Parts: sequence; C-alpha cells; structure tokens
Amino acid sequence: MTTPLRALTVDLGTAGPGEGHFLPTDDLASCLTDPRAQCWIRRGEGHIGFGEAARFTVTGPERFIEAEAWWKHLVLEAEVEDPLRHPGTGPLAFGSFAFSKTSHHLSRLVVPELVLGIRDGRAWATLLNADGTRPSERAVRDAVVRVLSSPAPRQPGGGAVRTTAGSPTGAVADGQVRLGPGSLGEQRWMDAVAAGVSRIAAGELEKLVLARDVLVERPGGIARDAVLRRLADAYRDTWVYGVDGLVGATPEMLIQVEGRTAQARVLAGTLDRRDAVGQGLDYPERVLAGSAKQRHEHEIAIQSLTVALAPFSEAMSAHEEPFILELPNVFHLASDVKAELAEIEGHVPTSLALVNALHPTAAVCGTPTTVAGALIRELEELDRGPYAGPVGWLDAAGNGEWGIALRGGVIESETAIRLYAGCGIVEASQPTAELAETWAKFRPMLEALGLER
Ligand SMILES: C=C(O[C@@H]1C=C(C(=O)O)C=C[C@H]1O)C(=O)O
Repeated sequence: MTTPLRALTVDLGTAGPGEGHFLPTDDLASCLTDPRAQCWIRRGEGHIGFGEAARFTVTGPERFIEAEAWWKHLVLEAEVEDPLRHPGTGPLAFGSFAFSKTSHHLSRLVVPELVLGIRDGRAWATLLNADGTRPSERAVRDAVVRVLSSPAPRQPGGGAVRTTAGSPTGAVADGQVRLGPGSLGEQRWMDAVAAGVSRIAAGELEKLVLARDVLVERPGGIARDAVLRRLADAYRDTWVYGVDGLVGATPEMLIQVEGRTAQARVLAGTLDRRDAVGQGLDYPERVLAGSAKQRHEHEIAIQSLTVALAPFSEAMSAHEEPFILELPNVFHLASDVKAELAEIEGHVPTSLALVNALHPTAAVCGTPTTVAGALIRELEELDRGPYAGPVGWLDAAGNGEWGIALRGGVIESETAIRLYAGCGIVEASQPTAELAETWAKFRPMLEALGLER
C-alpha cells in the first residue's frame, strides 16, 4: 500500500423505522442489499461491509500472526477520524481463516470501503478512501444511501431462482436443487467415526472431531444475500457470517474482545430438536446435562479453551454448570467463559493474537490437539478449508469477534455450495448417531437454500 487509507466514521443516530431515523431499520440484515457484502450479524446488529479498500491473504502455520502484522501496519499508517471509538467503529477488517495450517485455502482479511454498523440500537458508518483524500461526512451519508437503495433487496430465496409462494422452506419451484455426497459417502464417513472410536479406545487420544461435507447444487444460482438474510432471521441467537464465499450461522464464539474483556462461548454436546419432540420439557437437560458422555465431551472443550486463555488473563470466570443453548435445529450444552485480559509488555493482546493462541479448540479438533489434528487429516479425507476455522472481524484497537465457522458452507461456483458439519467423537460415540447429528447441523443451511431434510 503506497497511499495510506483515510477513514471517517459518522454517527447515524438511532436506527429504526419511521421518521427521524437516517437508517430506516433496526434490523441490519435488511441492509444486505449487495450479494457480495461481507457481514457479521446477530439479533439484527453487527456490521456489513461493502466494496473493498484492501485485502491480505495468507496460508500456513503463521497465518494469524502474519495477518495481524499486516493489519497493525495498515492501521498505523491510516489517518483515522472516529469520534465514536466503540468496538467496531473506525477501520474494520472482516476475516476468515483456514482450519488447518496445511490447508491450501487462502486465509484472509478484507477491509471494506464502507462499513455500516448497528450496536445497542445506534447506527454508524465508516468510509475508507484509498486514494489519499479525506472522506467528507456528506460522502459517508451518500455512500450509505447508495448501498441501501441499489440494487433493491431481493426476496428470500431470490436471485434467478423462483420460489414456491407460501412454502415454509421456500422450496425451489423447479425442484432442481440437488444434494450430493462430498468427499466421503455416508458409510465411509461412519467407518471413519468407528476407526476414531477404536483409536480413542486404544488410548491414543481422548476426543476427536470428525467432519464431512455435502454439495448443494442450485441451477438457478446460490442467492448469497438471501441465504444470509434467512439465517439472520431464523437463527437470531447465532452469529451470521459472510466473508467472501464463506457463509453460515455459528452458535460458537471462539473469542470476543472489547477493551480488556474477553469472552468465549464453548459448545460441546448436541441434541437434535426433532429427537426431543414429545419427550417432556426437561428432556434436553436430562439428555445433555445429565449424560456422563456429553458432560465429559463438554469438560474437555472448556479445558482446552481455559488452558490456552490463561496466559493472557488476569482473571477468568465461568458458570459452574453448563447451560442449554436452544437453537431452532439443535440443543447444545454451552458454557460462557469471561476473562480480564492482562497487559503483556504494555499491551492487551489483540483479538487476532488470542485467536492464534486458542485455535483449534477441542470443540472442533480434539484432545490432545496434535494427535487429533493428525488423525483428522488421516480419517476425514477432506480439506476443511475455512470450515471450523475462525471467522469474524477486528478493528484498529484490536477489538473483535471471532466465531468458529460452523453451520455454514463455501460457495464454490454460481450454482454450487459445499456444506460442512462435524461431531465430537469420544469412546462412547456411535457412528449412526453421529451421522444423524451431522444432518441436524446441516439443517440451517439446507433450509436457507430451500432444501428440507
Ligand atoms: C463441529 C461442529 O460442532 C461442534 C461439535 C459439537 C458436538 O459434537 O456436540 C457441538 C458444537 C460444536 O462445538 C459442527 O457444527 O460442525
């Protein structure tokens, strides 16, 4: 970068419908007017990025550190006017990182030209100029008006594909959405699970997470923006992410940093909601919190996070007992962990530095990490790409939110998207149950794509 970026953040006031609001909605997902927009949305708030001012791509074991160094340099050089100084205001990068250090997939930070955000009911926008000129307040407001008015938002399931009016899933009218196997068919994947169980029983490792992929082809086109809007609408308690071709709605937070406070949401232990129908209200509690297998799996996941976070923390707290996270497709055993970050050499670590220390947790890899990682490569026969890798954003101060890219997929062409789902395997795991669990985890994306299963 020869010319430093110049950024201006403008407070757009409270967001909401009706007179007196510059942003005429309090639901950020309805501002997903551009199919290529980058986004991070939860309960109608978050950020959407339009256009591109800068980008960094990287592979390998140092991907987080190299990306962090690039970002620090970029923002150090930039001229920033940010009267708000909230987490997410000022220059912001969306990011997605490969799960594996050996992946060919390009990890990336993408810095949009325009970021539109809502936080605690207040809207703001940041415009970045790459040509050395200072953005004016008028230019920021004009840019927001432009992205909101053109092109018009399409209907859910829209794009070139017509949808069946009144269909609860918006099933495609031409009935041509195809669901095909990924790198391993169902039987071979269950064989891999059985092999994983034997290796655990043999004492090689304690827990292993095995994933598989399926390919969805939609001849009328993958309507990326419509998929994201549907996920944001149906899965309000998840973080809905869209970074280039990677889209999904994750319930799992690797690390969230605001100033000196870091938070994580650890999940492990899953129950398909369909299996809970008619079983009584306390069924999820009994099956998840009351099961030694699920509690064991969960304990391993928490341990892996807290041990990795401890060197960066002055204090850490978590509830004694995990809680049940209720999503439209599954129940999870969940724990929130909060840490007060320590200053190291006069600085609080950036969210990306923490990602470097925490990824991969046992929730998506296993324990011990290196044994599980090698076994994943041996058994899955899959390059996970960005699936189960960190996805999120960071700002100039290092604040950020990095979810784990679960319950999502990668758009591979105009008409094809590859979906990924995995399960924690312990000694008591049964391949058929794990296969069923992957289908429950594919469900948010399948439904957003107009497929029911
Ligand atoms: C690996 C996935 O999910 C992870 C595995 C879970 C489990 O095995 O119970 C639960 C949540 C996630 O930590 C996935 O969704 O693909």
